[in-house]
Amino acid sequence: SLLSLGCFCSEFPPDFKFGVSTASYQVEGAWNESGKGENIWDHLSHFRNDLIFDRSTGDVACDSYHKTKEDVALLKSLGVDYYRFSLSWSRILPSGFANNINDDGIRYYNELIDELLANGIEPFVTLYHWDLPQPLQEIGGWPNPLLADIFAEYATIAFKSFGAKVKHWQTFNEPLQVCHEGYGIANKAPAYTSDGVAPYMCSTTLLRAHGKTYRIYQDKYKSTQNGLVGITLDSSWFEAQTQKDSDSAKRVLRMGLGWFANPIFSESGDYPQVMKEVISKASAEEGFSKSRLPSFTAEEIEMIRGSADFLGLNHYTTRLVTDGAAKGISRPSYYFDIGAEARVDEAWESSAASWLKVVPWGLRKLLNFIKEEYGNPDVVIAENGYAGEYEEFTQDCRRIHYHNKYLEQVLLAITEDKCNVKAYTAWSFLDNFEWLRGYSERFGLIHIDFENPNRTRTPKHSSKVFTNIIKTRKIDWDFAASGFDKCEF
Ligand SMILES: O=S(=O)(O)CCCN1CCN(CCO[C@@H]2O[C@H](CO)[C@@H](O)[C@H](O)[C@H]2O)CC1
Repeated sequence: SLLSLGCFCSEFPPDFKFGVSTASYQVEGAWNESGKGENIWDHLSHFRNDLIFDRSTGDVACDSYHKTKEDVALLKSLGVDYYRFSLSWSRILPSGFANNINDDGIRYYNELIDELLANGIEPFVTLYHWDLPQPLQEIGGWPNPLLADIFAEYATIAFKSFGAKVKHWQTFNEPLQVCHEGYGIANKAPAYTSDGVAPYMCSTTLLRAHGKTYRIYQDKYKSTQNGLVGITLDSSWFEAQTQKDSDSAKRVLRMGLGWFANPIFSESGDYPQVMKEVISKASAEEGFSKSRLPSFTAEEIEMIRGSADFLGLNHYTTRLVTDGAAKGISRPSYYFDIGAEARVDEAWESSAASWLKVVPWGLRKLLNFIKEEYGNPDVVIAENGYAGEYEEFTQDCRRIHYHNKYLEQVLLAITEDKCNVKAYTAWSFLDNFEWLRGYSERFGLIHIDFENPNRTRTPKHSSKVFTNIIKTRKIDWDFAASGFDKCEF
């Protein structure tokens, strides 16, 4: 434990916050209730249901739309400081456009926010967690530059409707997943396969949308609402397999996390230099008349540079990197552009999610990379969690072990390395719809019975340990303090 590492810093700082997180499409259900419009995950789960592992949908999910009081009571009993959730754009603006506001959407989120505040829990709101209104996809989706202004109008309605009560905003959740997996490799809605081309158009629109939104908040709402606006980026840690792979590992980080972090958090702004160079070169080799990576104007670079008050970080796992794109990889493609291979160490502990290996030390490395690369910005760990299967329902020991070990790395990064980490959010509050994996992979501290129309909530052991950590502000290594016997696994 920490003591063995000679670190007597076993307590989290007094102002460090703890929370749990969900996302609208993954928990709300009520997919077509009270005026809500169709979004790209409704569309994919209905018309491309073959892409979903267990042929499920988010039509009902955890039915959270109908369970505000019950869920906030559970959050209260968890003892969290804040609850990170996302707004369903299509519940508020059914067509995506700001000319038609669905009052029920405003009502639903006001009730949730009011209930949270009445229970002393801060709302931590994500404007976009992957659920684009379908009509906007039908005009091209994020590769369409016009979506930058359309998103900014949606964000403005959210600031007007909830900004008196919501003081922590994130514009986007995981833009890399939105663009690369959504438009490049069909691993997320809208499941396009325009690899190496559409994802870069998507990122350019999305970064413009983010920058515009941040500036609107600063110009029109900051003085009266005084909230913070950030963005949540996902990144694994990428460790060089050998010394000769270290340049490659850096490049993977700069073309992954840096793809979105560099334009916002770096001194110079704009896409990372290495990203512009490799894509320009590859595009010329492929016969394109110009680079597949669109460029920002000087004004856009300035608008986007510095456009966040904190960096939200979603981190789950680590990869080992070797130089050179995988043999036979097709091009144009993002992975070809990156020019490196990422693999796991077979010795790493697994989880119910094939991609999620338990590698706690990667988080401390990533937090230090962010500190060095972007000048030690305020970081909120917006997601970190472990995927289990049904049988872990009672003794979810592996989840407790995962959170303890990752929290240990957060503590070391703060106390030993002086990284500005301000909060830690467990993914997830509830078992929920895990995208193309349906309900087969469970991340919740609270178990959901998806076979029961009531979607019964049952706290797992991990929820009791998490509550204990929040209360004592120490990692609960032997869980004994949580009132139940030690987990063995
Ligand atoms: O580094 S590599 O490229 O070699 C392997 C990458 C593995 N990714 C990491 C990010 N993850 C998205 C996480 O996605 C987040 O995490 C939760 C659990 O999945 C989701 O339910 C949330 O909605 C989402 O915000 C998808 C898998």
